[in-house]
Amino acid sequence: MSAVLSLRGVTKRFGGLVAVNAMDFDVAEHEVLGLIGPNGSGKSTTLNLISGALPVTSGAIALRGSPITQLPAQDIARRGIARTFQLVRLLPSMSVLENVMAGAVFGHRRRWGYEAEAVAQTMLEQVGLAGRGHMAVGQLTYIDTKRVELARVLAGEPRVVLLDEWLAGLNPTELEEGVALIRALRDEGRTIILVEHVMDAIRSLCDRCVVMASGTKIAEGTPAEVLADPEVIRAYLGDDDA
Ligand SMILES: Nc1ncnc2c1ncn2[C@@H]1O[C@H](COP(=O)(O)OP(=O)(O)OP(=O)(O)O)[C@@H](O)[C@H]1O
Repeated sequence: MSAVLSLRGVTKRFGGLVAVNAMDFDVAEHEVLGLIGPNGSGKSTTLNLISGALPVTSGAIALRGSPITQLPAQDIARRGIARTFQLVRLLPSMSVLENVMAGAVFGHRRRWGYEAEAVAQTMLEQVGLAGRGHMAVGQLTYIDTKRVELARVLAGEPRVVLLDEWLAGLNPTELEEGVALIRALRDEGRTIILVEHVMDAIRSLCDRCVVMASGTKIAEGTPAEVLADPEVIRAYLGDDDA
């Protein structure tokens, strides 16, 4: 497997708490990797370490073999790792189109002006928001703000997409639309790390899963393999002492 992204011994401490403990995993080109685990197991922190939102305490992260550990977040974005956030982050004073153009301007490919606008329009179409670029982000429904955030990420033409609970908070109809959207990205051959609690989505979207509990990797394999693993089941049931 030629790794696009690799983590080796990646550890994050918050004071006395080891939130991420010696994580090792690789993500291959065109792979959808699910990073799963119970609440508080260190998934978002791991994404924050990969995207440079938080500094790593120890260990190494590489993008196509080049170290990115300790680089500032904007440099990591420039190199091609883009992410969504658990709480959608858009610029409220800017239109839908301008928010997506910001992704093109500050992303991996750095497009400007007309080119940035053209990429942004294409991505708005891809996420199902064609013709809504002029709207204020405050006018959008919740799922549409999520679509805008996804379009912004894609507009940067990233090599790796990090989705932090992108499906959280959607109603059942929206969830179907959201899963279809991520499946379309998967079918395009994008490389994705998906932090997610929705098990049906994990089963249908992920090639492989890494399971975390209390900051540590406890299992790795196909969704079917890891979800049948007794240690994973124990971790989800909160029965760590069993
Ligand atoms: N900035 C921070 N300062 C101190 N502790 C933190 C910080 N961020 C996260 N933690 C702690 O690190 C641990 C891992 O949290 P994290 O948010 O990464 O888990 P998670 O698996 O993403 O959880 P969830 O599924 O609930 O989002 C938790 O104990 C959390 O309280």
